[in-house]
Amino acid sequence: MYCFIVNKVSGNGRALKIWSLIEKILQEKNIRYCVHFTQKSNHATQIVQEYINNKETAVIIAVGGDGTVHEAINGLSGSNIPLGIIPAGSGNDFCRALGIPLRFDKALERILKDERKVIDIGRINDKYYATVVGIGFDGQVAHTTNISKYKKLLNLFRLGGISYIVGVFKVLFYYKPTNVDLKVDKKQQKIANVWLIAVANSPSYAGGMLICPNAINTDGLFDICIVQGISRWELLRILPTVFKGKHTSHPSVTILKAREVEILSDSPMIAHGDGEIIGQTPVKISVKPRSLYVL
Ligand SMILES: Nc1ncnc2c1ncn2[C@@H]1O[C@H](COP(=O)(O)OP(=O)(O)OP(=O)(O)O)[C@@H](O)[C@H]1O
Repeated sequence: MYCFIVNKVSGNGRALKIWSLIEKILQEKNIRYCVHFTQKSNHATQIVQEYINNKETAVIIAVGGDGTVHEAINGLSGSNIPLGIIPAGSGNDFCRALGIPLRFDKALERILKDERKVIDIGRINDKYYATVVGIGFDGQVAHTTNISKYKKLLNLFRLGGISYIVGVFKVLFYYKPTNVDLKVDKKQQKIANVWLIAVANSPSYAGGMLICPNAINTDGLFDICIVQGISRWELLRILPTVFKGKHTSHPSVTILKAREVEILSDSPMIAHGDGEIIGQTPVKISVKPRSLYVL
């Protein structure tokens, strides 16, 4: 049975509209399905845990954005039930990484083909994530954007991706970089004036910003992007280059590859995973190779 989780608030209500169209297709095709609607934050994790204990569940499908996928994979850990996604959020970066069509009918077609593959996921403290963990400036942007009114407004016009760019501009003017103790695969280093550290399982976040353009979610490794020792104005200047992943050649940007990362900082740095706030430094991050089945 195809078991759906629909996040009513994803894309400011777009997921709910998409669900009504999906349901019609399922009924026309005589496909057995069940559906649960999320009622609150973290509810998708609980729904997935109930689904995986039901013998009839063959596939779990999240209808929503990266936040819904994030909650779903936190319920799925250790299970070999595959996850399908119908993108209906603001950013949909997990779908971009997997090549899942952004059109709901095409995404459903792909799920029904049942061609599963297995990918790596990341773990940050006690949570799993699928795309990117962003710490520092990024975490602050995610926090500011998620609580903003303009995200809701822009979603109405299907411009949800732009809400993160608005967040970037807001945070850029007050954010203060901090000194960091970084341990990458057991190698310890001190880094001064760190703006952000992104630990990526897949290339993009915030609706297509290619923070680690060469990250691959099947290689058993993270790509790590560190931005440090740069002025506010220079950071503003290189920001547009992130959309094409061209920032990586800037002297203040370092790209590393690793399996494990530990971050301590002089001032607390907010961490997001898949755009959801996870907490703040100190954090411990590790890759979990071949841990999630996706369609
Ligand atoms: N019924 C609900 N009421 C309020 N919040 C909810 C409800 N159900 C789920 N949520 C929360 O909605 C948030 C946003 O979901 P999601 O990320 O899927 O959409 P989005 O923000 O539009 O997309 P994206 O992450 O791709 O930008 C998640 O943090 C989730 O916990």
